[in-house]
Amino acid sequence: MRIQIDNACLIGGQNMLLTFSKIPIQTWEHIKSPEDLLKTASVEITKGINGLDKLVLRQIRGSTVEVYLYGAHVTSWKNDHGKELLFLSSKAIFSPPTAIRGGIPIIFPQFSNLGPLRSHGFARNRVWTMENNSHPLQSKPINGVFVDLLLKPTEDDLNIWPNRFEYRLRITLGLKGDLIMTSRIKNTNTDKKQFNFTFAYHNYFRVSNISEVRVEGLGKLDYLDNTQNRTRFTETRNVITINSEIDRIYLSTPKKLAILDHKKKQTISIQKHGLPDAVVWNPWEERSKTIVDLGPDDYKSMVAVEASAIGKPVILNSGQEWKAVQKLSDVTSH
Ligand SMILES: O=P(O)(O)OC[C@H]1O[C@H](O)[C@H](O)[C@@H](O)[C@@H]1O
Repeated sequence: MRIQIDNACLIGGQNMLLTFSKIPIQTWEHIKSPEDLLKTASVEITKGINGLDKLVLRQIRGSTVEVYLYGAHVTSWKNDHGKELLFLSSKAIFSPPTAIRGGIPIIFPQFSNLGPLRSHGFARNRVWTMENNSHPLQSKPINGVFVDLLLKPTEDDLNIWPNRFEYRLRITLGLKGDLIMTSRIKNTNTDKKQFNFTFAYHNYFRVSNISEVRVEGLGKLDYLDNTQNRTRFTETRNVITINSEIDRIYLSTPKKLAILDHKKKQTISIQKHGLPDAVVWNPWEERSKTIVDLGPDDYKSMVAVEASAIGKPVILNSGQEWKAVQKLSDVTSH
């Protein structure tokens, strides 16, 4: 089914719940030919690999985002030219309860093994629901097409992590192809119990070759080295280049980071709010061999730069809500 609403368009089954944004009138300036009229901003609900529910967001200039309800997992982000900006493993397993290798896993309520849960918590292993009429955000995405997803704990989840929460994730594809992810996590414990958690948007970026990559914004900062029992060091370089295994949690990082790919002549920026830390991870050759869903050469074409809150766990009182935003932009001059 295809529903036309103003000049935003929704495509999908009859009883589905979808949120949508209206495209304000000024976007008509981008319509220069009859073909452009067919390019409407849209959200499509469809089936992905292994029949898993998948959403496709499309913008009028051609950018797209694909999201699996399993994990609220963004698996693809393409710019206006159709170029893929995220890495997805050639061996990714699209079969619950295995998390999808690549794209943007949501790491909640526990980063790595920093707590009693399985590594990286359970949000990436749960099927999220789509939400209609979600709580209004303070600022509406301008010209963006978006979906609102929701995760609440099941009784099984409460057995392993005894805290009630409502996790609302808005995924927005901006007019210029920016990918904006807004997380709002509310403590809904009824017994006034506070909880704490660690969090990451585990962004896997696609790169031409890892040896071409520079990560900017982390120079001279302190980091915890995950390969050395999280010993604290201070980065000596201004710009991070990678030529062996790296697995670090950089602490108190700036609000803006950049990933430069010299060969692709591509720059991706990460702007983040409420996310002080940044993980940089590449398993390199040896460690890759221990990861079943990563191809032997995949490490060459990926770098994970993760906007996160790890160094100081987030503490939420009952009734309180935490908000964290990341905006990914392809700022390459095309
Ligand atoms: O294999 P996963 O559980 O998906 O974790 C993949 C990687 O995620 C993060 O980047 C951690 O810092 C790494 O230590 C971990 O190896």
